[in-house]
Amino acid sequence: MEVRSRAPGKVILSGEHAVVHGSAAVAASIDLHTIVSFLPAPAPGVDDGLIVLELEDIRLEFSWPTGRLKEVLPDMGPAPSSPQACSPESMELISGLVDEQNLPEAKVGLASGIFAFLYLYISIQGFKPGRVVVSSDLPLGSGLGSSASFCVSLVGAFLARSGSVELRGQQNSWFRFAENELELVNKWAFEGEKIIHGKPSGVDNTVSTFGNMIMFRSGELTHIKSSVPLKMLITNTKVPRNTKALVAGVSERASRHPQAMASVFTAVDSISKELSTILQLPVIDDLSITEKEEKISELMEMNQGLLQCMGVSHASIEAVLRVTMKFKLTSKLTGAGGGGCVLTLLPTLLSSTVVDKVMAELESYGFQCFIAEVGGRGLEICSSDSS
Ligand SMILES: Nc1ncnc2c1ncn2[C@@H]1O[C@H](COP(=O)(O)OP(=O)(O)O)[C@@H](O)[C@H]1O
Ligand SMILES: C[C@@](O)(CCOP(=O)(O)O)CC(=O)O
Ligand SMILES: [Mg+2]
Repeated sequence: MEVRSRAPGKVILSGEHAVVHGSAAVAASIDLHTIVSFLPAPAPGVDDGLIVLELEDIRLEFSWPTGRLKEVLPDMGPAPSSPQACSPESMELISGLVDEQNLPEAKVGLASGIFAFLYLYISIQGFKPGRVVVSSDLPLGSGLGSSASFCVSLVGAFLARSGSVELRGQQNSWFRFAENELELVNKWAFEGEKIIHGKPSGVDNTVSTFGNMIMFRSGELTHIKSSVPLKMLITNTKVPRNTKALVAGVSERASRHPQAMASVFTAVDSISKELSTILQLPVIDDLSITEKEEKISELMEMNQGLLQCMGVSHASIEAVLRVTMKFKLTSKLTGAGGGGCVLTLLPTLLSSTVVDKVMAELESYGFQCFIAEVGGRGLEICSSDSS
């Protein structure tokens, strides 16, 4: 039986980085996913005794003989119901197993993802052979939460096969796990994010697991129901960056200037709380929608200013801000910053001609623009007998 899973990426409307330091953040899922297909019982003679990871869009394949994994990692084994952090000893050993794969120079960024894959696979499935095929609609390392959606999707597929969660959906149709099962997925995915990010807040894996829109603060999640559908333009500056390094940079700045940075984080906390309140205010007519969008824009602008204070903006992000400002639109970076993606609120009454003009100007800089559906479903699973 083949198990497939898909988990969405996300945008952060307010609170990135500050959320790592205990402030609230508001985040929503987007309709771009990491898709995992898990085939645990290979045909005899094919992949016999191997754990295989195929990264379909990147056209790379990695494999490990299960015998060798058992030999190198004798203390690890399946414990699907007990999410736990990778021990320092296993860290070193898994790191050696990833190094042996001799990643091409241009793809070394994938090492942490492959590491997380091995840790999650063995922790949930043990040393059973299997083939895992991953594809993604999300640009990797651009602030749209590809790392979290990768971990959530892998964990969903592994748990679905482990017997610790129920495969209750009909064959060939997508279904959602029960709430307590999603909590288990989220805990494991957080352990994967720790491997990729170093010190994640947990907001990305939480919104990818549960979907919709959430406010997140110190591990606590509150579901938000926005009273208006938000239309967001996402501009990918295509400037590569790495979340782990950016998060570490903000922490270093915070240790150099503890009081000033504490005030910045407190200000972000207030912005996220106010944003959450405004998003949920009932709307009566077009005027109240416009007022609401103006307030959201202002809060996004304030958050962007504070992200500049944290040192995570970038010339490419500033270039996007300048273009959208010419059209009286507000933007902020989303995710870790340092390049990556920028979010622009598109007010309901904005004409499509203006949207086309903004996109054309941004694309003339070599940026890539798309409009995202915000606040869709979280992790979903599908099983089939066909393969
Ligand atoms: N589909 C995928 N296949 C393999 N690794 C992935 C995949 N998606 C994400 N990753 C891992 O996550 C890293 C990007 O995570 P990160 O720097 O947090 O950026 P973001 O989460 O914003 O995309 C990649 O370099 C890789 O290690
Ligand atoms: C910067 C941060 O707030 C969000 C990072 O998101 P992304 O990996 O850039 O998509 C880190 C975190 O919350 O774990
Ligand atoms: Mg990430």
